[in-house]
Amino acid sequence: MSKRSDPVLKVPKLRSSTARVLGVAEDKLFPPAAHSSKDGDSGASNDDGVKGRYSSTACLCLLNVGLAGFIAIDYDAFASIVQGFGDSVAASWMPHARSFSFVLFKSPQHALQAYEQFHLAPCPQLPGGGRRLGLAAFADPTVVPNLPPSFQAALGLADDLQPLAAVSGLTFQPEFLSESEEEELLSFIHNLPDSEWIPVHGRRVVHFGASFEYSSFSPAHQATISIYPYGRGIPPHIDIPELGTYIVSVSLHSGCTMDFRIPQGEPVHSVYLPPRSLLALEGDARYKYAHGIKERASDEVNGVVVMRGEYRASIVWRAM
Ligand SMILES: O=C(O)CCC(=O)C(=O)O
Ligand SMILES: [Fe+2]
Repeated sequence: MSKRSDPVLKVPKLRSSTARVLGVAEDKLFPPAAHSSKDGDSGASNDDGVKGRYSSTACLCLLNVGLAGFIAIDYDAFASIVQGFGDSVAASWMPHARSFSFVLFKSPQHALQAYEQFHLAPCPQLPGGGRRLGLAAFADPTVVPNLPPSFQAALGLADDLQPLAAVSGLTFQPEFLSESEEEELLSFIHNLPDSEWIPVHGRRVVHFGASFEYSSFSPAHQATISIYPYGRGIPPHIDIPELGTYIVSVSLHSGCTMDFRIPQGEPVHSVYLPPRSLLALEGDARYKYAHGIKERASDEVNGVVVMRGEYRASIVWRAM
């Protein structure tokens, strides 16, 4: 076959059961190609056949990689498969009790490259030995109900992520940082000398003293940079009162759920913090509620499982 010049995925059709499980009309998953195929596909389809060419998509479905089913795997194995796709991955998602999962790439070209490299390639993380990965294009992740926030953020749809009205004094803003600002901060963080880092219960931190100032946050006089390796968190705590009235933080590289709870009180209020989001605490959120991040491989958000990334970094500013 001659080399294709246009980056369009030609993909096997997902089983109709997958569309049913997702609660999505099949034709939504597979919009017909804008142009006809010259590769001999008729455009006719059956459940396992190839149906012409589809619009390019940045999202691949991992057809045989899921938490359920006869070759079910766990989150760690999923994370390792996703890591194998490299840094062209924008978000990944392993829904609860399903035998498939999704990876959203930074562009349709990245998805195509991953498809060509990994579809039907042996996948050592799958149990039984010698199994191959089954991939398919997933035309439009925006049609999935309860799309995980990491996907929403990656797709630029995060506007309707709600701040926690229940916790007074809590302000949350998704996509506060641009991707290039996030990159700049991460390269600053990764260039800090090893000697600056202090290990603290599974994470590591660098403190900047009262003289530290950052142009956008002039009232803040103290900052802490933390790196949480995959799955790590921080126990519930209220920052000491001496650290001032406001606490402002940003999340970098990966998201996590932060829980807020009035000590001894119920209930727990959780907010998912996607990468590049901003969180500001004052009033009750600052002084009455303890905040913490559970140690776990994934977070459940709106009923779906969102994997944690390889690490999460945060910067917390506090005025003294
Ligand atoms: O990593 C975070 O977002 C929160 C860290 C935190 O609560 C703290 O350093 O006091
Ligand atoms: Fe804190």
